Amino acid sequence: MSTQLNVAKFGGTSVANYHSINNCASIVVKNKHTKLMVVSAAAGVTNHLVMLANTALTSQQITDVIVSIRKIQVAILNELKRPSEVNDKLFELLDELDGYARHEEINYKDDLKDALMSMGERMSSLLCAAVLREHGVNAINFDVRKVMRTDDRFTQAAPDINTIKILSRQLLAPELENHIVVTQGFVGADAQGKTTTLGRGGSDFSAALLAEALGAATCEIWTDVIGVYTTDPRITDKARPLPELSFEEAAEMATFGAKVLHPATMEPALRYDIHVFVGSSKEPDKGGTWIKRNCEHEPAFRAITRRKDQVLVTVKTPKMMYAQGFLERVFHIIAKHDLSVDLITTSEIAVSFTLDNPPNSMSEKMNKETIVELSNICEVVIERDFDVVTVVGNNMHSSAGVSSRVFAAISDFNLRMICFGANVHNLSFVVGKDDSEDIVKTLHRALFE
Ligand SMILES: Nc1ncnc2c1ncn2[C@@H]1O[C@H](COP(=O)(O)OP(=O)(O)O)[C@@H](O)[C@H]1O
Ligand SMILES: N[C@@H](CC(=O)OP(=O)(O)O)C(=O)O
Repeated sequence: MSTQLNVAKFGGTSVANYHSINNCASIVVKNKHTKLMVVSAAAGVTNHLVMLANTALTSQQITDVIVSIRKIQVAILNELKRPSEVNDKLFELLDELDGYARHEEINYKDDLKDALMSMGERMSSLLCAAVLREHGVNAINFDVRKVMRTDDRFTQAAPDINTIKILSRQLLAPELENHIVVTQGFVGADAQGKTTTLGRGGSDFSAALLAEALGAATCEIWTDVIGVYTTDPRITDKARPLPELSFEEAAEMATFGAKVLHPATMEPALRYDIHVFVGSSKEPDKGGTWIKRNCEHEPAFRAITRRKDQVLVTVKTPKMMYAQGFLERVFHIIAKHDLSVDLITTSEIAVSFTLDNPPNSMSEKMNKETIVELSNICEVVIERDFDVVTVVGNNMHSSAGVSSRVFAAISDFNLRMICFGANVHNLSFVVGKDDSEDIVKTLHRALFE
């Protein structure tokens, strides 16, 4: 494959309607190294699909949700210059979606949920390829399930990197010789060919995995903001785009709530040294953020992130004499339920940790099951309504004055838990959800304005 290959990923906001998809097509056409376009579902569609997958709805409610999805897709179809090219296929996909949504076991079986959840990307890739062809490009829609091999942990499947590499080189690379290929982010398939998904926001990860598999030089993440900012620009208009970021900083920001990137995106980029660009598909000429191994500057403070909807779990065993092995048992249960714990404080007989509990995610069920099991071995206290605020930077452990500047800025706020990350890139706080926005603004003023 060309060593200059570029993989361009377009998020849900970028493919929300015909006009936005046209902007994406112009971006693809402009860069002769872009051979692979990875797309998400049109904005809003995956949330509708999650609702169908996770909620017990009446037949009429199911119809209403499906009508909302249809409206989004048909609005794009109707603006195409040659709608008849994809009309039948789109309605076939909408029928397939309808079938999953009305399946009597849809709320109980994760494999069915994933088949349903994949429909957003399958429809948007069909429509995006059609728009690209209007730009005079020989574009095809490629079913990513042929190459994106994962395990069978439905709803949050893990990629099988070696198989993805082999399959991509066999089946996808030859298509890139003569076409611009449009494929689905977020979606994969297990060894039996059953549809899987990589977890919410997983299209960035898909793009990076395919970039790695194909030996691409660059991977562009096109979204609705002109790069990765010092903090979420929705929180403060003082946030500013960062020209560069290291892989580690970007991974840390993503893990701790910068929704602009999926947390796993940096893993393939780091392994294969793929430079990742983040920019706005609405304003491609405004530049963006380059994420790479080494940055020119490594400032102590790079950005502030917020992760919402955190549950704080404290587990205690009063039996000091049995304390040995207690942590092991707690973590065995957490691992069994596939939960990742990011923030943790421990004492000999108690452990507090945070669990993610975002709406429209699959984690709520896992959290409940974990808590029931933990209750069998110890006392469990659950506290809700927390957010995690994280300062991301460099050498935060060793630089003099770093923590004092941070703590001085937010001394008036109640911090429920404070954690220096196990690496040198973060300092995190568990705070009440009503305080988190003010804390981010206050920290931003103190560290960046
Ligand atoms: N540090 C940050 N820099 C830029 N955007 C951020 C940051 N933190 C959160 N965001 C949010 O991420 C959003 C883009 O992510 P997302 O909605 O998932 O995009 P897409 O639909 O392109 O995948 C932005 O609109 C912005 O509000
Ligand atoms: N459509 C999926 C996957 C994804 O990554 O979407 P986006 O690129 O719009 O965040 C989701 O909403 O989770």
